[in-house]
Amino acid sequence: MSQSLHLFSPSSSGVALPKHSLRFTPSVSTSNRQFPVTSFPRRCCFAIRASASASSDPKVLETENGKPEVLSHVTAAAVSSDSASIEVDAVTEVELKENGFRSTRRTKLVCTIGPATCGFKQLEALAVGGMNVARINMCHGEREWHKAVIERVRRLNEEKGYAVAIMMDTEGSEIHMDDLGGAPSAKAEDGEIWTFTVRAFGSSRPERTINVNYDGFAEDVAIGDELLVDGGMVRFEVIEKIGPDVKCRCTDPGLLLPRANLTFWRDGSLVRERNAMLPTISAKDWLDIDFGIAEGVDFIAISFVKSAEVINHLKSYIAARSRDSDIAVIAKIESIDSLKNLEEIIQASDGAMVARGDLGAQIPLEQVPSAQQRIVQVCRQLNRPVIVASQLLESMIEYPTPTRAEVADVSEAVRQRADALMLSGESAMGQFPDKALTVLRSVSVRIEKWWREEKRHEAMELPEVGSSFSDSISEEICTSAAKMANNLGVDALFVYTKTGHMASLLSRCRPDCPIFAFTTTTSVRRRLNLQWGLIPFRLSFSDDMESNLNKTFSLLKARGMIKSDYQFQLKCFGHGIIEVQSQVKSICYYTGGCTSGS
Ligand SMILES: Nc1ncnc2c1ncn2[C@@H]1O[C@H](COP(=O)(O)OP(=O)(O)OP(=O)(O)O)[C@@H](O)[C@H]1O
Ligand SMILES: CC(=O)C(=O)O
Ligand SMILES: [K+]
Ligand SMILES: [Mg+2]
Repeated sequence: MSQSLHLFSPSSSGVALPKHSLRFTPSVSTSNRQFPVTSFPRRCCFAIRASASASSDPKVLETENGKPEVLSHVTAAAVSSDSASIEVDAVTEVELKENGFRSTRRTKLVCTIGPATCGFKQLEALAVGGMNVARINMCHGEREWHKAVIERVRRLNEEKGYAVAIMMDTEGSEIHMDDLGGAPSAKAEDGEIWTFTVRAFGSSRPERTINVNYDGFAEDVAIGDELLVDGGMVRFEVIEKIGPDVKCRCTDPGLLLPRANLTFWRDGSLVRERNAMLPTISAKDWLDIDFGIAEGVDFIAISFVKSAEVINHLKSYIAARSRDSDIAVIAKIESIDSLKNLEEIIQASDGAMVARGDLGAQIPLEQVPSAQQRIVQVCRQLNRPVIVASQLLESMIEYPTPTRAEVADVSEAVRQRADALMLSGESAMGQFPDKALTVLRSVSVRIEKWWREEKRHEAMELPEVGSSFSDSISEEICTSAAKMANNLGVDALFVYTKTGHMASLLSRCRPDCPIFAFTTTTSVRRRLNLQWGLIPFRLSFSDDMESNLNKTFSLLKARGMIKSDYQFQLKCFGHGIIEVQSQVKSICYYTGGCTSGS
């Protein structure tokens, strides 16, 4: 006999309960199928599931506010899905077979692709090494080059069974130097006088002259200002202005790299003159965004975001351009304004990046760690994935081992439980991209394990993120699922999710065990690759949760990813029912997708 815990929605009891109260009614049943599903309001139970039929009509769903919502990607998946198969990352599959559930890495890894890693074999090596997302930076290279990289990643996914997502990063309206006429770098020596100018030169550029991309440069700077290249890698002092030419003396010598970022400081603060009015998304960025939409990238990261408005604008642009695309917009937090408007920017975005490179050029360096901590925390609270980026392993651009300080920095980001870590120059143009990735991977796994063993989990307040009662139920179910999974020491959580929302709510709880996220579309599967602890699978599933579960288990067993003696103990069905089978020796916990299309 099994014991059931039935969780009723207030409306089924006929008694008006306060918004947050849920009624638990212990009951005894002999069958798993005893669900009072019909007593739930439609939107609260199995409202919507991906249809397995090959219909080409978009599914129109009824949502909370009664407005129809078209989920055409549901149909797209149904058309392409093979109902008998399950798709999982080739690396994960091997890892699960060899080491079991618990060993899987929870922190996701993003690699910037550049000349050192753009070939098929090099990309494959990164995928084998654990790259979850490939980032292309539109600051560098031609669109044709980026297109070729995207095609190679796609081919890799198709031919070798990976689900590497693609993130396109916009250039943004930053002030930067030119490409040094194709030279890999230029050396500025102490005391040398260099000219920064907007004047165009043909092939005959005078010595020690650098072009700047911002027309108002000479007007904005003042004599005595400090000019920082790449946030202080090289420093100059402005000594003279002659028309468009700004003459500067080098005060901190170093290597100037092509398109290096420029900021100028006065009396210890960043100068924000007319350049503060530059649009976040430049004319070139819009063309790059069109390119990204046409190529079907998974994420678009927006540089130098200042407000939520620009994110909303971009999201409606993407929606209008490609009705069924689900490109996620990542806000890069790398300016003073983005810190000021942090909460609303993150609320408007689908994720955020702590872009420490430029951030460290805009605020004093000693403020960057606390800014990072705050951004990671706000993202977790608002349920948005967050990437910690820049200089994690900077020395590995040149050396095969990291510094101890770099390992400590990576550890701290993992300990903060950021969703993802990112390599920049280390993978784009460094000498040891694979080794750098290995360091990220091994440090992540080690710190995650240590933190679990130490039971050091912070009790972070997770405020409600949804606005409807239905959303609240989803959140409560995921929070309880994670808590039960921890308390019972289960090996995995299973979640069936169409848009990825339920999976994200589970990920947000940062449970001890990995989360197997089953989703119907390959695009959602790729997108889930950015979120902490999720192991995304593509699987076509139906309205019948019990049969989905049986099917999943037999497919996973057949692939050797779970041992045949594993059984599931706890089941959480649909929106309202948690069923606990006390007699079954067990391993897994499962939570079903709940709200419409989530
Ligand atoms: N597509 C590319 N082609 C050539 N070099 C590249 C490319 N992408 C990156 N790089 C090199 O790798 C370095 C680091 O890359 P990354 O994209 O992280 O730059 P970043 O300056 O940190 O980012 P951002 O410009 O967004 O602030 C760049 O400075 C550049 O030298
Ligand atoms: C990644 C990036 O844009 C930065 O760190 O500035
Ligand atoms: K960029
Ligand atoms: Mg930047």
